[in-house]
Amino acid sequence: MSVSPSAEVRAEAESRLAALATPPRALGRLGELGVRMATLQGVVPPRPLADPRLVIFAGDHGVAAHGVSAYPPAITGAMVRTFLAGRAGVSALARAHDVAVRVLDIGVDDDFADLDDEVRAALQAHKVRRSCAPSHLEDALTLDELEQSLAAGRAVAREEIAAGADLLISGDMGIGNTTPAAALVAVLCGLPVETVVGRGTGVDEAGLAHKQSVIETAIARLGDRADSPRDVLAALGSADLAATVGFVQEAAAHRVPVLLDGVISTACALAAEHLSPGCAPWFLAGHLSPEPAHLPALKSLGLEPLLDLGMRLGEGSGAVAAVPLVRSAIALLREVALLSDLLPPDA
Ligand SMILES: Cc1cc2ncn([C@H]3O[C@H](COP(=O)(O)O)[C@@H](O)[C@H]3O)c2cc1C
Ligand SMILES: O=C(O)c1cccnc1
Repeated sequence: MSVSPSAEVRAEAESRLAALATPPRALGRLGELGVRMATLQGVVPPRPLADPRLVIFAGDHGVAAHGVSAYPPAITGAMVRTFLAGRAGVSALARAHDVAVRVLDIGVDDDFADLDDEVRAALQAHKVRRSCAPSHLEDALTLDELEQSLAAGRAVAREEIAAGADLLISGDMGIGNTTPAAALVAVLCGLPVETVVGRGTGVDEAGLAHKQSVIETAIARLGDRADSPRDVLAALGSADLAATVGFVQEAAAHRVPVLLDGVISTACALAAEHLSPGCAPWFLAGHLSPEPAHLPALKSLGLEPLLDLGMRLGEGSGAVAAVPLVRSAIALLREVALLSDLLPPDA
């Protein structure tokens, strides 16, 4: 259960923004973001970000063996090793912006036997299974696996919060994962598949048409279970996506703001809101991905993305790129003088 952010703190933060030594609304959306952070933290002015943390939930997808991605599934495990080496796209951004990175193998089709025992144990501490079933042929997960995945994500959020996280970011790694993301958005927003299916890593025209038909078949298999968010997530999702759902759900329940990334992260946030309504006020949108499912998912959550840079990487990269904006917004609300302090009382 998520508690709503305080309306009183929001009003207080809005008053402070209006009283700053700037013309009205001159800080635009940065001003609004500062108000949002104050509201979510429950304090005016907001505290500087002390410990933003990214968790990358990695997993493979049965559909990836069926022509929905421009890349082979073996890339998932290879990229997990790249995160561990600090050499992925998001690794560079996270170093630049002081964001801690943790990568977890929730459902990668790899046993990582080559890794050092300690590294491997940490990586697989919350592993649910290897890959998942192709959702156009059978449910991706059993309901037991779904519960295990949700619980894994919730446990990870609690671990990160107990360790001091004051902003949580979820990252994704899993070849084929734009397929379940689009499927979830289509069902949860009630949109035709052709309006939400995208090229992901860059499938060609024929690949796109095939991806659409895979998603349509998977949704047709759902039948009358489309009204149950748990069934939707088990049938169309995956262990790594369900863990992400649990992660953002638990962050909201603990009143820790979540900065969302691209289409995968946002599809999971949408599923979290359907599973436990009231999470969405704790979410912020880092950026807008060109994947067509992203915008409707953000709109359905009532979120406006901070950045629109054409990024379509995933990994949490678009959210991490937006962290400096969050820091800027907080600094403005904390450090700018009040107009009333500038002038003598009788001016
Ligand atoms: C080298 C490489 C690094 C990535 N980092 C994130 N993704 C992203 O792209 C994939 C989703 O796109 P699709 O559904 O088309 O497979 C996921 O692995 C996602 O994390 C990557 C993909 C590749 C190839
Ligand atoms: O929107 C995203 O995050 C995204 C888009 C394409 C591929 N991987 C991730």
